[in-house]
Amino acid sequence: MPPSHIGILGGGLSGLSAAFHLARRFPSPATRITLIEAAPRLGGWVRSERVALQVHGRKGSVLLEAGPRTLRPNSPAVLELINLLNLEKSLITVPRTAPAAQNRFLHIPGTRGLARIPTAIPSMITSPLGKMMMAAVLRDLFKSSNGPSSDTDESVDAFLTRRFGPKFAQTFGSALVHGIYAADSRMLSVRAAFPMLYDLTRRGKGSVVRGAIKSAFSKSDKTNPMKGYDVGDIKQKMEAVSVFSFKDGLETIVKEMELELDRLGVQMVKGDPVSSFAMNGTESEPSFEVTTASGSLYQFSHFVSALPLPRLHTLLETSGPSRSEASAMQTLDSLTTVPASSVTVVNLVFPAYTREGRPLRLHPPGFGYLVPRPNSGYISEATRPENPLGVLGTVFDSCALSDQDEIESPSGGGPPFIKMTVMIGGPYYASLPYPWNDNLQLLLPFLPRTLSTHMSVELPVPICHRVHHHSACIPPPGAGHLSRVRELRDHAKKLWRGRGEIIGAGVGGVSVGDCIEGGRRAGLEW
Ligand SMILES: C=Cc1c2[nH]c(c1C)Cc1[nH]c(c(CCC(=O)O)c1C)Cc1[nH]c(c(C)c1CCC(=O)O)Cc1[nH]c(c(C)c1C=C)C2
Repeated sequence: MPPSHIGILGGGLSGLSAAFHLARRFPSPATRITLIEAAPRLGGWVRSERVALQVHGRKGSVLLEAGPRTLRPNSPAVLELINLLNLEKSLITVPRTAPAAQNRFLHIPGTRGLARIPTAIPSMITSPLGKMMMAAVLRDLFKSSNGPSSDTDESVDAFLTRRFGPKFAQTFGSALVHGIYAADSRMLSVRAAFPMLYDLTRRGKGSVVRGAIKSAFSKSDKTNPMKGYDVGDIKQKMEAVSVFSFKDGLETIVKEMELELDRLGVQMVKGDPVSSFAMNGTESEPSFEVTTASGSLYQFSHFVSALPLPRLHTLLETSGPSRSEASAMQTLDSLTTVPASSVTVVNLVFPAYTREGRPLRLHPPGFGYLVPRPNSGYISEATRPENPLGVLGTVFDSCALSDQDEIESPSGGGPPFIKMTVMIGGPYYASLPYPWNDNLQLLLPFLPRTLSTHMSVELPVPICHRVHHHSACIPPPGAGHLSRVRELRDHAKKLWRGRGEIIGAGVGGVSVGDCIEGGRRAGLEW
């Protein structure tokens, strides 16, 4: 028998994806689906804004992203969604050969300017970063296995220090973790945050590099990851693509999913947070009663929680947990011990040309740069003169995504605007309440000096800016994450008789692809 009424709690990407796939699998009217979202809009922190601008008397517009901005073509669930929603025509792709794919930089705290991360042998031998990478690779290659027992879950920093040395772990490891989790590499589980790294070590009998060499020559790795996904011909189109987005930004996926859910008869409730949850009915035929802040009451035969884990925890706690719920809550508790990272995202736009038509060059062509953890750490402004604002990195958006922007009668073939996004906070916010938390605009006067130190250039006044603060937006996986997720899923299955599931970034991975994949898998056993 198909489920009679499915409730989806949370309308971020995971909840939307669950609603989309469940509505295709269990069509209306046999199954009703209701999605409940606390915010007045769907999509969580995926938010794209087109801003109209005038530059040197010409009208144009620029597309700015408040959250994630690009996708990688390695997620079959994302490619499938693009195919099913017919979004191919609005794709903007960045080839693997483009500077935005090839050139990545670090700004080493305490220095001036950017250092390119080497990708070719000559720069490995000559540049300081290259020498550090080379030494790290050789160290890992020739060092015998020195791992802890197999059930010990190491931090990313401990793992990289053990295999590649402390300097590499601090410089590259902390920067990588900033760029993905906006978190402290000393707090994250290597197995959960970078499962691939952990797998390579197992293959290489302790060495990542030996594991990578083995993998490259292994036949067993050549299975088709797209098998079972309805990707149409999108996969071929993505063959030489490094990253992609859409003409109107990543929110295109959200808006199109919303239209499709409406067409499929899914009821979408916005701006009305879930306020209580209770399981009732019989042992063999449970049902789930959900009330919202506005007082609406829903009875679901099945449900999917795509709520942030701390929110789910509070909901279960305030709804008076039974004994078995209490053990699920203990696991939820331990899954939320590493607090989710908060990030302030500042979009800055400059004209790409002077009034006289000369191109402005504010940064080298490339993806952008990351700032590793300073020697002085994240502790306080006074003790971290190397990075007083807590900048984690800056993305050179117009290098990859200038096709999103428009200008009337363009002069020359280059992008009309230089747009970049500065990412601030993460682990820096853990130690200090920032003076601009109440008024984000206060941050702006401090940025030009910081950015000119990073990029070694005086920045003109931006013609447009946006500041967004995302509180607790990325849940980083702490020590023991994977086993706790397994434990939580087992508890949930027993507790809710297989009719309630927990998905979302806190249990299934933080990338857009992970969220969409998690939603796709929801309710597969119903
Ligand atoms: C808005 C800030 C975000 C930071 N991390 C994430 C967001 C949305 C999440 C994230 N970023 C990346 C990944 C890996 C994606 C994958 O492997 O498929 C994830 C899960 C990589 C990444 N980092 C930056 C960009 C532009 C990307 C590509 C994906 C995207 O558009 O988000 C830059 C960057 N992100 C953050 C910082 C501090 C930063 C610095 C330059 C935090």
